[in-house]
Amino acid sequence: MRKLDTREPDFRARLHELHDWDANNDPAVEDRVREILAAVREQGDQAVLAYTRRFDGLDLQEAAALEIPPAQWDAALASLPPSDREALLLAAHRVRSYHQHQRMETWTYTEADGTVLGQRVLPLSRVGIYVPGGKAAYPSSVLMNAIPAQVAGVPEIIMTVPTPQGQINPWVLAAAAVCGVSRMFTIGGAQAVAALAYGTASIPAVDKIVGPGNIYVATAKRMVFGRVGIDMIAGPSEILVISDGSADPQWLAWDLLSQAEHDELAQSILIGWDDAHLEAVAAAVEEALGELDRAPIARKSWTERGAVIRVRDRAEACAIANSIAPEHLELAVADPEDWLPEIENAGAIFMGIHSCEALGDYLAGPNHVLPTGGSARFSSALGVYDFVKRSSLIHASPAGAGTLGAVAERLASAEGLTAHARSAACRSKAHR
Ligand SMILES: NC(=O)c1ccc[n+]([C@@H]2O[C@H](COP(=O)([O-])OP(=O)(O)OC[C@H]3O[C@@H](n4cnc5c(N)ncnc54)[C@H](O)[C@@H]3O)[C@@H](O)[C@H]2O)c1
Ligand SMILES: N[C@H](CO)Cc1c[nH]c[nH+]1
Ligand SMILES: [Zn+2]
Repeated sequence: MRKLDTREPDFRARLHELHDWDANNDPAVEDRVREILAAVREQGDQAVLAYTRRFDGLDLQEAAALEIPPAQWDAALASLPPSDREALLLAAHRVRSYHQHQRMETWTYTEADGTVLGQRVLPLSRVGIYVPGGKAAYPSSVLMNAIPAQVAGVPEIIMTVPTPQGQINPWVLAAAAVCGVSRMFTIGGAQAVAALAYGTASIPAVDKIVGPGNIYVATAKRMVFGRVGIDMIAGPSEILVISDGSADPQWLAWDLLSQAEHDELAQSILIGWDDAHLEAVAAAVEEALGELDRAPIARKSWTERGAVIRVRDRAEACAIANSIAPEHLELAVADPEDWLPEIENAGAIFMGIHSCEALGDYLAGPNHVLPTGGSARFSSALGVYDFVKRSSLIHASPAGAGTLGAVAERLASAEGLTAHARSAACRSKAHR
């Protein structure tokens, strides 16, 4: 873990080094992903089968076996112990309730001359949801991806999830059974993104691909953008904790490790001004590392990408957090509402010492698919609005076309666009 201090002369350079490394722009990864995308585009299912064998150790003989049928999801849901099923259903219910607040409606208004203007909102026809599954299984990501799509009214939700060595997680299947997934394919990585973008004989092409994933998934999504829509860059997880020293160091250690354990490329950062407290948290992290099932992953992440930043005051803490624009920001402070106005860039803000990031990962309600790599400067949490398209509506009345047409004619002439000018002029003349 790196230790930075704003009082040191090389602080700016070291901070830059810490967050300028762009997990979404690694040339070696880009080359590999480009090759995978091209192979799937040209060879379809055969390439998907070959990459699934190579990267997930799953040797399927025919493309039909790539699909996991709904009967299997239902069976998984039925076989969950009742308390587990209740936990899953409670999470689904809370995530659905939250996302219902995000519904977008069609609207219109009528001007004095009878011209009607508006915006029509329709769901996308078919979306692809990527559920990660390489290093851990993510039933929560099934809910977070599918529920907003379902709330938006998307009729076809195509899910992909890698199943390394053919190990299918029953929670993942059960989650799909409760949130409106239409079809599920046992594929992952860049090959899954390619299959959803281009379509193969057995996997349908979609209009938009959403969902989190590792660097291969995030890079593939970025590269197919344009051919299909994507939600955002939701790559390796990140957490930035600002602490005023009021929280138990042990609590904060678990919070920092909760993201480090996702991926060696995940990033956990602690910011504060109380030297003794910062040291206590760092020591608690070292101790807690030994207790993790996924200790090697978390240790690599914390050692190579983690940081403790000692600042002079709250203003410096906020400025640094805003420049990093983390996926998750925890305000582990006594008065989080007072801090909020100073925070500009963060995918999700966890306010106060009781709001640990893990609550947001599973069931607080807001979406856990969030922008990473600094993209919270311009991207937002996955939501219902990612699953709709908006068409502008223009219904000119004769009188409206009369007045607007004359002005449009002048503007078109100024641009030297004759057909535009004539098109507008014939409407305005018709009304005179
Ligand atoms: N930002 C978010 O909203 C969010 C949410 C949940 C999870 N995450 C992140 O999602 C990621 C999940 O990663 P994961 O690895 O567990 O699952 P994953 O499904 O994202 O990736 C697994 C796939 O990566 C591909 N892959 C692995 N190594 C490869 C290689 N060397 N070459 C080519 N392809 C390769 C394989 O195809 C494999 O199927 C983590 O980084 C986690 O932090 C992010
Ligand atoms: N923290 C992840 C987003 O970066 C989401 C998640 C799912 N399960 C556990 N965590
Ligand atoms: Zn998490």
